[in-house]
Amino acid sequence: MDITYATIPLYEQVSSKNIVKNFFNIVIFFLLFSLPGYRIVSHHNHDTYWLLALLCELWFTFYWGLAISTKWNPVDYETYPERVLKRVGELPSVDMFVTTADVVLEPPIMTINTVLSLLAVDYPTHKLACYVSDDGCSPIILYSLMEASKFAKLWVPFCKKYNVQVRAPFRYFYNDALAFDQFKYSKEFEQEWRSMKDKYEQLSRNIEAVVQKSVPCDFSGDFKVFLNTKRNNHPTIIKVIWENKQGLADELPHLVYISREKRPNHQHHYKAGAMNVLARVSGLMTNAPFMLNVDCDMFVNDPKVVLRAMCILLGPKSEREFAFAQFPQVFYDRLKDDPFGNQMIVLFEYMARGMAGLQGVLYSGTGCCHRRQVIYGLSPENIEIGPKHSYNTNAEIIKGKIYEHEQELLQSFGNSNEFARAAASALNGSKADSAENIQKIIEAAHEVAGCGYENGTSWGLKVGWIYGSTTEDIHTGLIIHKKGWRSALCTPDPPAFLGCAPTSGPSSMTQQKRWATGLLEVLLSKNCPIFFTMFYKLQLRQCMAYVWVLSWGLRSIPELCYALLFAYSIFTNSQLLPKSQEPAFFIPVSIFCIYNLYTLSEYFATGQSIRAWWNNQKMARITTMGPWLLGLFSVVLKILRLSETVFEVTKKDQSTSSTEQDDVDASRFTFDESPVFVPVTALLLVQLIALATALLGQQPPAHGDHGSGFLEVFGSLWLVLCLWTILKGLFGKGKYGIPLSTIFKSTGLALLFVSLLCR
Ligand SMILES: O=c1ccn([C@@H]2O[C@H](COP(=O)(O)OP(=O)(O)O[C@H]3O[C@H](CO)[C@@H](O)[C@H](O)[C@H]3O)[C@@H](O)[C@H]2O)c(=O)[nH]1
Ligand SMILES: [Mn+2]
Repeated sequence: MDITYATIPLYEQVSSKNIVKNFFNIVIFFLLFSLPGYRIVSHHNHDTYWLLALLCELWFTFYWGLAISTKWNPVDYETYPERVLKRVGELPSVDMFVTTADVVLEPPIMTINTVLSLLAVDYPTHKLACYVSDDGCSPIILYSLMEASKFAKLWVPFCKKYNVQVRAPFRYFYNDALAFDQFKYSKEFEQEWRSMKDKYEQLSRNIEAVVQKSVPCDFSGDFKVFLNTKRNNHPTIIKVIWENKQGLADELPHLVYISREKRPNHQHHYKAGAMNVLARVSGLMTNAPFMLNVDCDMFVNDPKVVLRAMCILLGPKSEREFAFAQFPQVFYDRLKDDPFGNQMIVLFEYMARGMAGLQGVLYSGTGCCHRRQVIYGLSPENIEIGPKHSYNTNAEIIKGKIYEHEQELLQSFGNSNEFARAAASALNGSKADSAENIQKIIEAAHEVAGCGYENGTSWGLKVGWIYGSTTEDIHTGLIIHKKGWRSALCTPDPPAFLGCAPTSGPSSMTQQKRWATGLLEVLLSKNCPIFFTMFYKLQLRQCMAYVWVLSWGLRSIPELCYALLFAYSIFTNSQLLPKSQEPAFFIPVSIFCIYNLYTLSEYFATGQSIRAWWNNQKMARITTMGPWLLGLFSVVLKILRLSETVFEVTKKDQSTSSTEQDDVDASRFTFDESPVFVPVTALLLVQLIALATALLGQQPPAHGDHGSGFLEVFGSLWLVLCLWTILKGLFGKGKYGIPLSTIFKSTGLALLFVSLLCR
């Protein structure tokens, strides 16, 4: 350890508080609040719809309040990876997890690139191990990994020798021009580069060939185990593809393939279940104190990621404070102007940073480095400061004292003595005593990856990734924050990880529906953040931020109601908003103007265009009242025990667009038979009928001067503009059109609504 470095910080918290922004936040809040205020004081109407409008507006105000509290003081963390090596005597080991679940939706070449980029990170390789969980139980993945590991033996040294920035080969070789520039300087580089490129192309062809055949080989040798397996019915398959037997610093990290046991009558808990198996198998094999996890499409874009995570997680203060370091989700090959509104740039910029300024950013499932002790259930108050730390000579040892007796350990962690021992040593913070020979413990590993292993244990309840929600990430992070841990957001530039955003209408909708479902499952469970603030250590404003996120599904109801109220007021010729003669007229008008300018400024501030803003406004309406509404339904069905919620994997496309026309085509919204399009289409039809009624002068006479007026028509018109994508879909052909069956259902719903009102 270098003395001069002992006092230099490894990270710094940077605040990006914006006073002007906060001022407008408050202005909007008061304006929002004055609208229900107006409704209460103006006595001319006491109809039910007036009350309904009041409730919706109170909700909007409340929800805006949650948002401001969350966004008030955004921070993020600047890390200094070059210092960490000098600061700590010895770096800790890190287990890296990749999950994949379906070779069709998640092309193996993508998974392989993610794995290669992980194997090549700048970190002592004998301290790393990479575990790939395959929930699809596909021999193609195993085959691809085996091929990739051969390629990695050349690729990793190449990357390190030339300090390659992007270590996922498909991205590195994507733009040859960058390399050509360097050829001038080094003939040797040119040769190696060309040979590397050839080898990568060969690797992709081999994998592609196998994907085409769909069966890689004759089920012999390593592949025999796949004989007669089905996705949802097969024994555990674990293969150590590469083992750095001597623990040499210049060898490749260990690479292990895991397909956990699945049986038809056993719940497998989707990704959370897969993560828990990864935690256990790695616990037996390498037992690193830190675990970095990524989705199969999220390759490493900054080779210093692990060092960066260590900047945050090491050091005596951090060890008592930070449970995990989260990198934001950023997407590559982003479609221009975010046509599907799913790039989440503004969301990460303001909400994630805002939470980082409270108790800590959410765990968002990928690009996150966890402390194994915390995943095993350690709370800050169970920390015992021991003598010197094994991996960090500068810090004292953190001892997790939560289990006194071996019996308790077995009960919580399951009936494997080997695993209990490993878990105890992880909790004690003793040096990751990785098994002498990982092949030897394969047997124990099979046991802990079995589908019955978790029965009666704390896995998924108190230990590991938490079950019961299709957004296992937010759920697990919440349980961690509840114990009083903090978390840090790390946003290096260029981004640490890059992944795929859904590239079609339906897959985007499916993802949104799953999120709304999973979030609401948490809100309505016993793990509701409100209880955690009342009885545990979740901070109040952190709780408010969680409620903001977790109620996405709930938002569909007030939004839909309010949208329908505009149509209702036109149909019945009754007043919803103040008239232009009333002083209160300025309230909705200024909310509309200020809110839109405010959100627009967020897009400009993050370097996006006005188009991107408008696309996101449109998609926000469609998402809230389409997939989020269905997400709400699926949670209701789950509560009524009529059906279970499922994790539908998002399709990941590597964009192949080469021309401008391709881009235009890719940006066009596509539809399918999914019910998510029914409510929004019905809503659009209702608004159209309402507008037609107003235009044709078919409204009934108003009561006194309390009829509908300019604002009601304007609101309805604005909604039609927001639902323009759907309107185009009504007339589109093929996948660009809304299927007839959906149109029928929506028309039925719309007519039902209209006829009920016009009785
Ligand atoms: O049964 C399953 C289902 C999914 N996965 C994996 O989970 C990851 C995320 O799935 P994806 O379909 O890409 O979902 P996204 O909506 O893109 O994922 C976001 O939202 C999820 C929670 O809904 C988080 O788990 C993810 O980390 C986060 O990126 C992928 O690697 C999958 O292979 C499994 O391992 N097993
Ligand atoms: Mn994904």
